[in-house]
Amino acid sequence: MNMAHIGWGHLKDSEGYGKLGDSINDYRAVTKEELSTLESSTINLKHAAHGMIFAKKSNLLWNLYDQKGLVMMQVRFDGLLGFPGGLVDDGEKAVDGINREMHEEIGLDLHKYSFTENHHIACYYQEMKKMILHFYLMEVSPEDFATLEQKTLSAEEYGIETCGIVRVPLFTMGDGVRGFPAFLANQFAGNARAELIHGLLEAKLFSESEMGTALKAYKDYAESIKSKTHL
Ligand SMILES: O=c1[nH]cnc2c1ncn2[C@H]1C[C@H](O)[C@@H](COP(=O)(O)OP(=O)(O)O)O1
Repeated sequence: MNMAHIGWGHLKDSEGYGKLGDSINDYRAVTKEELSTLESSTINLKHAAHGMIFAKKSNLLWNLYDQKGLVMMQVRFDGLLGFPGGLVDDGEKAVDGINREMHEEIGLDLHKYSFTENHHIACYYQEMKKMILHFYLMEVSPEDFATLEQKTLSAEEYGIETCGIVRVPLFTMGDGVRGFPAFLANQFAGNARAELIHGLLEAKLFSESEMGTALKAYKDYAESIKSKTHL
């Protein structure tokens, strides 16, 4: 739809949910019990649902780097990295919202793959925005993962909400930074970086100790590039 005549004003309510300035400390993990309490006490609670699709596949890249699996993220319309998913419509269940968004954004064939409550691994609460972020995790075979990637190009929202699908590099190169730690230094929407870390541990693609090493490398790297510009 050409919305030039409407202008951006009509998006102001939902646009505010994704604006820059989010800090990771703004997101607090909540249990299902806490969620029920919040739902009964907080009016106008908004929900969003995002999902990590992954496959386990051990692959020695260039005969050097152990890439333990495939993880799908996307470059979003706003230039940030995130998982496919989005805002849950009023009256819609989070699980229905994620399936709808997955179909719109990456063309997921819901007859073959659909997210269920069993794929739900976490809820986070952003108090200022009164928003609950639901996070889902789904494993597919490496072959199906590659097919899903191809299908993203013909998804309804490709080129609109989704600017491209990316595979997360899950290895670290010889300098200890390039690869996964450098990937973490990108800008992420909402708490997608924390969700990625959580998803990789939950999927057992990283051990706690491997993640600890990668996070230290990422933090040192992020600190070192803070004052540098590349233009
Ligand atoms: O991948 C994500 N993980 C956690 N939070 C995310 C992620 N992507 C976006 N967000 C945040 C940003 C916004 O506050 C909301 C709604 O996001 P969005 O996906 O942009 O919603 P619509 O597609 O516009 O419905 O979640």
